[in-house]
Amino acid sequence: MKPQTPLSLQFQPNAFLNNEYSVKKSQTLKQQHILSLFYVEYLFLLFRMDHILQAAACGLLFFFSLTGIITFWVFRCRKPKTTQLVSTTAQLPSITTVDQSASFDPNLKFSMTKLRAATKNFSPEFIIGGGSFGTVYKAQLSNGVTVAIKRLNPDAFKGFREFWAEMVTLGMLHHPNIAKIFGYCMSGSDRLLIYEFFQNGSLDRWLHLEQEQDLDTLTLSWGTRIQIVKGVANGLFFLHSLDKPIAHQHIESRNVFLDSDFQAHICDFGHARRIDTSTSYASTQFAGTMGYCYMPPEYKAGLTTATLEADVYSFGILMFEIATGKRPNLPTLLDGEEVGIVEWARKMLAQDKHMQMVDASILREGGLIEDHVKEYFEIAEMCTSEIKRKRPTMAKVFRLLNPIPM
Ligand SMILES: Nc1ncnc2c1ncn2[C@@H]1O[C@H](COP(=O)(O)OP(=O)(O)OP(=O)(O)O)[C@@H](O)[C@H]1O
Repeated sequence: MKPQTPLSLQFQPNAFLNNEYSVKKSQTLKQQHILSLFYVEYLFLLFRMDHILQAAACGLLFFFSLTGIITFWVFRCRKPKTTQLVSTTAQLPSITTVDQSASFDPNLKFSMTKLRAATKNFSPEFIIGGGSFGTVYKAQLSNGVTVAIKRLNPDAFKGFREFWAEMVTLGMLHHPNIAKIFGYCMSGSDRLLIYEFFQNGSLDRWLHLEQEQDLDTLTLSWGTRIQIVKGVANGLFFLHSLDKPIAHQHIESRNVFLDSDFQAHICDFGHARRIDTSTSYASTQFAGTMGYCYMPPEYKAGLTTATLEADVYSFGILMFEIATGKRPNLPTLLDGEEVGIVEWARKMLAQDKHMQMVDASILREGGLIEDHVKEYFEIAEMCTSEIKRKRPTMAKVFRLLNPIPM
């Protein structure tokens, strides 16, 4: 018999989530016990019969044994029906132990012990944020490098899928506008992703939240906003022009991080999909978690496949958000009517009111060149076209943005 790895050392995601091993094992033992009792009783009866009956009974016994053996093998060889946890960027690797860590950077080594020490056992004082999948900690490693550690909720079924999707996608990508992932660490049910730390946090925070607290010190200049837009465009252009293009599927201001020089870095690749270039869309289904206001009309109409054009649409919304400072999820009052950000922008641009669209805090700065503002909004308008194929590629967007100075 093949030696079995102890169950406690095997890491099979579905069993790990459902605790189905122990239930299955006890059921099999019970069935084996009933079957052996049946055979003992049958042999006992056989002894007490005459020759003709004995021959018939032997035939029956042979028939049932053969059927039993065949059924047993059919069931054994059949693949168990399980839910596919990662069907997108990669298959789940088979992990033979529950403790694992890896670094994508040769200069950095991780272990759960070291990360626990760096965060004083994940003490609340190190928390810098939290999302739907877990808590984010800021920590300094022993070599002085500051990192952001995303600790996924241990009970988050979806978090597990995100965990692998992020690692597999981000671990392979190297670009100045794509957030770096340094590595990951798993121990028992603890799953950590280790990212480069971004001094200025998320773009969303700069555009909206803290503006309310301190208007003057936390305003992004027009030049900085253009730099951010160009950075995101460059990152998306890179993703879309890979041999196997990647659709990010979650472009929004919360998923753009700013370093100490306000350079933009795209993060959150948990929903990213590889696109099949022969069909121009991903064969796997779009995860459906995109923020509603960044979602293109075709998704709202029911399209469920991930496309590059959807990223372009979300990018266009982000461009409006960055220049106007408006939250894209909130309606705007226009001629006494509440309208969404795209409709509002379209109507304003049709009336040549592009300067009135710009965030008031930028206008206070002065020195804005009207032609550049107009060009900027025209690009955003093209990206947010209702018709998918009328949207420009990210390569074209990048080219069009180039003449606008920072
Ligand atoms: N690499 C990082 N550098 C600096 N701050 C970070 C970093 N990663 C996350 N944060 C902080 O943690 C917060 C939560 O980040 P996280 O990516 O978990 O959630 P989210 O994107 O806001 O939500 P969700 O995961 O639901 O999409 C961010 O808003 C930011 O303030």
